[in-house]
Amino acid sequence: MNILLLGYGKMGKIIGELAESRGHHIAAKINIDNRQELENLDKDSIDVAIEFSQPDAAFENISWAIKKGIPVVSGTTGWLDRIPEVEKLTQDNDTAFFYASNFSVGVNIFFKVNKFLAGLMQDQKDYSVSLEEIHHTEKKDAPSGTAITLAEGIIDGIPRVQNWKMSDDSDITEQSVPITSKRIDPAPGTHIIRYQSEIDDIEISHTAHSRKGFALGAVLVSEWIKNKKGILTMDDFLSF
Ligand SMILES: NC(=O)C1=CN([C@@H]2O[C@H](COP(=O)(O)OP(=O)(O)OC[C@H]3O[C@@H](n4cnc5c(N)ncnc54)[C@H](O)[C@@H]3O)[C@@H](O)[C@H]2O)C=CC1
Ligand SMILES: O=C(O)C1=N[C@H](C(=O)O)C[C@H](O)C1
Repeated sequence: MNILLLGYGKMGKIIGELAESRGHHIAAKINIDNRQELENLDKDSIDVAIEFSQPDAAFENISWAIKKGIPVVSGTTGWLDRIPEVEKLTQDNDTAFFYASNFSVGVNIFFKVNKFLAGLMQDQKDYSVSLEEIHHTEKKDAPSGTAITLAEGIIDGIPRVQNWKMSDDSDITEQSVPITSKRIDPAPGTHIIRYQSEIDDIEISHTAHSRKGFALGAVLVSEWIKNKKGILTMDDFLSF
């Protein structure tokens, strides 16, 4: 496949190496300082764009590719208020858009475990629930996209929990899941969910040891998305 990398930072580089090792060709590696290369690209030869840039650049990158009819696999976090616009563009241009806050298989199993545990805890009113995420200090957004997906799983599963807030937010209430974001190098991504009561605590966690799981997931999804149309997620890709 011919792959366009939109964003060539920590993730773009690992994705590029992995894609080449699987026999793919990288058509261009686009960063903030070489966006003019997009003008010279043969768009018809690109099978998929993989977009890992930064919150304030994601929408522009994604909409550029979708308007050219190029399927997009995006992992950038911190820009999702604009996803309805991307979904409309995807339909209007008859192409495909795939978003995941986390591409690793392990985290997607963890998402399911989180929902299952939330279901078990729905009537256990003596437990409070909280979330902690730990990432490297270069991360631009907080909380992480993964933490937001986890919080949404808890909100779906426990009726008394209605929203999420940063743990230091003055608007936090008993109906909120508090999220604590810590920035410690070189943490690639750790997420912890805690249910605490006077009697005992229950804790589940996922710790990424490197970025390889995120990158492999993005490449596998890119291979899978060829010839597909519409808005796609990890639930479409994974069989569990
Ligand atoms: N969904 C997932 O599984 C994962 C998501 N992420 C997310 O992916 C994003 C990228 O992460 P990293 O590679 O670690 O960040 P990074 O900071 O190492 O790289 C971001 C790159 O985007 C480039 N960029 C900035 N503006 C641009 C523009 N207008 N056009 C094209 N490129 C532009 C920068 O030059 C930089 O090289 C972040 O939002 C992060 O949260 C990271 C890991 C896994
Ligand atoms: O910025 C990162 O590094 C990561 N971002 C994603 C997120 O915000 O959840 C996924 C992963 O945790 C690494």
